[in-house]
Amino acid sequence: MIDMKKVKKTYRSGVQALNDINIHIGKEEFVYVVGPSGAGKSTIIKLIIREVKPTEGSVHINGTNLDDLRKKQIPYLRRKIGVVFQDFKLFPNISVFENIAFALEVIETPRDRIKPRVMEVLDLVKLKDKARYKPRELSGGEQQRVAIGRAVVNKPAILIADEPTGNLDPETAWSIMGTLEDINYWGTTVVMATHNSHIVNHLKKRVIAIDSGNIVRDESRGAYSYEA
Ligand SMILES: Nc1ncnc2c1ncn2[C@@H]1O[C@H](COP(=O)(O)OP(=O)(O)OP(=O)(O)O)[C@@H](O)[C@H]1O
Repeated sequence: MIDMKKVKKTYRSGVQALNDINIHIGKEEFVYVVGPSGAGKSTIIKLIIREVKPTEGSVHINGTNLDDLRKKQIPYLRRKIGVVFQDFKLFPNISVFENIAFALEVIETPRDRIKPRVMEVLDLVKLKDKARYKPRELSGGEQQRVAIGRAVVNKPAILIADEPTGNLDPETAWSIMGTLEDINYWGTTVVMATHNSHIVNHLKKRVIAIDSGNIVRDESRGAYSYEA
């Protein structure tokens, strides 16, 4: 599903963000990527969505070497990968329903299929009763659930979440984790970069720990740090 082999990434500034990264993530796994600020977590995510290319080594998604993709093929890759960010990135002036429907409209889903699928997703993210609300009328946790809904509406094989609970209070963060677990349960691979040690230590999953651009741990039911 996701394969990184001998990946090095040096940015143009000369910063070596990743040194020698080897990762295999299988279908339907749920993986936390943890590590201190600047360790290289976001760079790993950017490599998976082909926002950046490795300086050395290869990144394969479902057997496709991302280095071989032409620019115009990148949107097709991105359809297989939903992405959720810490700051939600919703369109402020349109409703919850429209925010989610938008992801289907851009890939030219037939009109009659959009409404039923959006309703299904609103049910999954528990926002059926807020379909007509604008993002500013929602709590942070609800806004994050809209962002997750938008990321999964076209049934991507992979969901990438970069610090999805970063702006949320602990209780709301747990409800977001419930939603991500449901999505994983229905067959989507989830990769989540996080600083939330409480969640990582209590909701046990595979943990890939990065430090200074190297993998320092990869454990199937790991903790946030050795001391935890
Ligand atoms: N576009 C860029 N140009 C130059 N250097 C960059 C760029 N993006 C990241 N870096 C550098 O690469 C290193 C790894 O950054 P990255 O964003 O991957 O870390 P991170 O683990 O996600 O950090 P955080 O937890 O703070 O988000 C850092 O030293 C950072 O300054």
